[in-house]
Amino acid sequence: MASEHDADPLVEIENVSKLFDLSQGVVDRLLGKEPQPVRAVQNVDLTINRGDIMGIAGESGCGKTTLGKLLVKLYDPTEGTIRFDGRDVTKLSREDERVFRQRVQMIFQDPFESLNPRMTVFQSVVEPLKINDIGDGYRDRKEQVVEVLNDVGLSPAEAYLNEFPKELSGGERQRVAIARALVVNPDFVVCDEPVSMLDVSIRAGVLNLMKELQDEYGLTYLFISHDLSLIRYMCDRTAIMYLGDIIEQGSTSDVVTKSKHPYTEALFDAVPEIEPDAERHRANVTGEVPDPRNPPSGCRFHPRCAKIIPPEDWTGSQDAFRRAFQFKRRAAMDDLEVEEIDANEQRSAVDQLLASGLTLELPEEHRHEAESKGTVDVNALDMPRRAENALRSAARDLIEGNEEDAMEQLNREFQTVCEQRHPELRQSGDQIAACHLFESSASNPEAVAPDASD
Ligand SMILES: Nc1ncnc2c1ncn2[C@@H]1O[C@H](COP(=O)(O)OP(=O)(O)OP(=O)(O)O)[C@@H](O)[C@H]1O
Repeated sequence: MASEHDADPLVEIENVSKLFDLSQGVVDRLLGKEPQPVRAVQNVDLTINRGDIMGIAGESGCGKTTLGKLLVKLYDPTEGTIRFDGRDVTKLSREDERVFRQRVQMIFQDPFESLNPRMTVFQSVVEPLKINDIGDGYRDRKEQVVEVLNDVGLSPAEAYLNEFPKELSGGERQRVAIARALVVNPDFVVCDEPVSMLDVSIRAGVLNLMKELQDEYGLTYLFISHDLSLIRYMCDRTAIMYLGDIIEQGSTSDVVTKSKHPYTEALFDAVPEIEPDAERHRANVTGEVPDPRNPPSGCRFHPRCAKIIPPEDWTGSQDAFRRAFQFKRRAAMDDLEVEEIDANEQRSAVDQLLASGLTLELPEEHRHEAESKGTVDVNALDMPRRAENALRSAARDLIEGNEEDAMEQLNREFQTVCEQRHPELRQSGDQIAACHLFESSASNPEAVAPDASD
């Protein structure tokens, strides 16, 4: 692992975005809606140093695979620059591109899909040598194939040469895929969920092998995984992605133990410490990952964040603000249970709507003590009088069908910087994070890459 002092960048990603233009669906066309591109990767900055294992983590759909494919040039960026060993990969000559395709390899999640079922192990592994014109004839190439198969633990290699993928176990197939990537002696390997399709019992063996091969072949890795235990075990540095953004990065130990971003904290809180089978804590986040075609304003994580920032003049608790803000969001999405109001109940309609609308849909371990069965005791919340009055008045409007008045009131009363402004990436020592909470505490407030789109 390269230390801070001998940091030697191999891959430099600067302000890179990748948008996928989706053709309109029939319904959208009929409604005359503009097609919205998917912002799979958004203004990403990342440097990977020679000899490091960089991890990319985040929930499904956050753009990890797209970023990996950009780095091996399976996609071109819509914006921004990717430099490999100092050279812009979109401006390579034909010969430089050939060399790039040899030096940079990718290992995919599913070895069944990445290996041609009609090719033997020998044919699969020798193919990259032929394509790259490496080796001096059949005998020399066969020697190289045998050597790499032995290196990846398929030994004696001769026993595997004539096998087809379907005759191999999942672990053996992934080892063939690794051999196919390594036979051309690359410098940089992108590993996209390389063990997630494998039986749990053999994952550690494959990961340890990959670590050994890193030394032996002098590799730099990018490890993409949603599995944070794997990230913690394998990676020197880690970047966390959310809806196409890198929201935090730094040394893995800092990112795990001194998370600056509430999303990172929630992700790692949900990982069991030692026992992989121990009961998992679930994260203190509300809702699902939003549609990347229509990402939230400000900080993209704010609609789910446990630490959403109240306005400066807020006199109640942060928890109360979080609830009032969620009430506002639910009102905007027409998601409050106005229809469920029971006219026969003793409590007024407004009380009923507040009691259900101020609950947070959270895993049990994060629930407020005054919360049960989808309702909360509003009196037990530290809600300022003025805010409660605004909520009551908005609830009345909603019950009477005056959505516009309700939203005007809620929008005026429950404002947060998290919704209004995209946080800039700030650096503190070696750690970088994009969170308004971190903005005020960062010792080096030099903006790294403000998002120009918001
Ligand atoms: N070729 C494509 N065309 C259109 N949209 C795409 C394409 N590839 C990815 N996307 C979209 O881009 C976003 C990011 O996808 P990506 O596969 O990079 O995420 P991921 O974090 O790797 O997820 P997973 O772990 O599920 O593979 C998703 O919304 C996805 O639907």
